Amino acid sequence: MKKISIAIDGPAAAGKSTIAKMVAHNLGYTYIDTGAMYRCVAYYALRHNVNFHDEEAVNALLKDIKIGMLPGGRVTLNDEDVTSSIRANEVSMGASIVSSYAKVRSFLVSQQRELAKGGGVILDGRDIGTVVLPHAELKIYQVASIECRALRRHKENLERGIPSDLEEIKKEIADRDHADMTREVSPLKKADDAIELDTSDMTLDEVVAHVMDLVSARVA
Ligand SMILES: Nc1ncnc2c1ncn2[C@@H]1O[C@H](COP(=O)(O)OP(=O)(O)OP(=O)(O)O)[C@@H](O)[C@H]1O
Ligand SMILES: Nc1ccn([C@@H]2O[C@H](COP(=O)(O)O)[C@@H](O)[C@H]2O)c(=O)n1
Repeated sequence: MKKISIAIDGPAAAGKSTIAKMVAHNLGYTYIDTGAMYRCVAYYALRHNVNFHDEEAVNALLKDIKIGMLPGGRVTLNDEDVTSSIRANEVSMGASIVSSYAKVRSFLVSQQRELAKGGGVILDGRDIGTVVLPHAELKIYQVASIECRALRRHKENLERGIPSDLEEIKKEIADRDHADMTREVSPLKKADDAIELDTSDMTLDEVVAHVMDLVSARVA
């Protein structure tokens, strides 16, 4: 069967990575979490006491950063497994800041294109359909209401035993969305040819089934 490239973009906590992983598993495709790559840059800056807001200093770190996207979703930074550490809240906010720097973006976008070459891939992020893979055969812009996204993340935190405050989560998500949508370089927006999918009232299985139908229509 023909192997296509799938781009999933959308705001924070819209369910992009959960759906991308499930669909990739069903199809036997490679899943690439591009947000994890921006998180790696932020995490490296944090570890080296570099202020996220100091663009020159963050850019200067890039030559020392080697990111590994391993099968199964594990992420390495200079050969150290950072899969869990990059999920910390301060890293999320840092990623949102360093992702506005043009040099950081071009450093990561070229790696993402390299990983995606050959097809049979699903990438999720903020600029996949608009910048990274403008010729992807299927583009999805996945959204859900802010209340729904905050509640899902809150539930996820509680299930993982992470202290969680619903109002704080809502604010963090809204702040990140605002920064991602208003930055000058590659802002988050729906690609003209993307299909918007509002998952507010859909279960995970319903979303996966819908995306699988969209894939089937393209590989037939
Ligand atoms: N349709 C859905 N129904 C119920 N829960 C969902 C649905 N979609 C996603 N979730 C849950 O919402 C939470 C956030 O999803 P996920 O981490 O995949 O979002 P994301 O868009 O990748 O977030 P981010 O951009 O912040 O990394 C997860 O706990 C996931 O299981
Ligand atoms: N293609 C992308 C992916 C992510 N970002 C930025 O990274 C932050 C963290 O991403 P998550 O998907 O892991 O939440 C996100 O808030 C964006 O600022 C990006 O710019 N482009």
